Amino acid sequence: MVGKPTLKLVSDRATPEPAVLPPPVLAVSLQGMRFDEKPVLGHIDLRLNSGETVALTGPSGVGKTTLMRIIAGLEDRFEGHVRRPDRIAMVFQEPTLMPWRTVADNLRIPLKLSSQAIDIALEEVGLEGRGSAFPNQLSLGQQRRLSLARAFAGDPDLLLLDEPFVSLDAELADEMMTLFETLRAKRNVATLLVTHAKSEAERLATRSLHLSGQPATLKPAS
Ligand SMILES: Nc1ncnc2c1ncn2[C@@H]1O[C@H](COP(=O)(O)OP(=O)(O)OP(=O)(O)O)[C@@H](O)[C@H]1O
Repeated sequence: MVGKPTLKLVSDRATPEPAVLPPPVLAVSLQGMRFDEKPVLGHIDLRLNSGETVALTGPSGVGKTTLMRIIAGLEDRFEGHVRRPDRIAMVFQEPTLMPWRTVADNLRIPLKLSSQAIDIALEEVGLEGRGSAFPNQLSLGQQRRLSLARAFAGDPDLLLLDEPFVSLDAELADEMMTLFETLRAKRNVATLLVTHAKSEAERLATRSLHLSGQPATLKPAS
């Protein structure tokens, strides 16, 4: 009895898998932004992928913080569209801690962390055993470390850093940057970092963008 012929597909070269890129963590498409009729931001397209750190530079007053606030969902006076992840953390120049709450509560209340997770977060930034202290009992450097701990402890997909290392002496700035690098290495977070310091951008960022003009637009930094 003759069996049914079988069809065998033979290929002499490996067929490449189609490249499927994951969607960006953040997609910003702005047509413009005005404050009281004054145009501040112009046409801006910005995409951030998981795991990359993008530095955002530009002269004072150009609109960097305004762009960060739009991205964070804190500003809605703009034309355009922002697709952002649910888990976003922000770190500002000054540590925004609740002074009337303990160190542990500063992590527990906004992030709803367990005691064990709080201990781990504090240990990561060298503040183990300081959970019952109040923020004003910490040094400035420790307060900044707590701010970074809080930002990372929520396991954000997007981290917005607005000049977090400014006005620190060189040694403390270096310590904070090293800490940031250590925390970042354990996660796949996308980071947008506003900075005036070229050395900071060169050290921490995978690429740099420059905001300039009036209304301001984005270009790759030279
Ligand atoms: N709430 C507001 N109402 C009106 N104008 C504002 C408001 N916030 C910012 N501006 C104006 O928008 C412009 C951009 O301000 P923004 O704080 O975004 O600049 P920046 O680039 O972050 O500056 P810097 O580097 O000095 O922090 C400035 O001219 C500022 O005066």
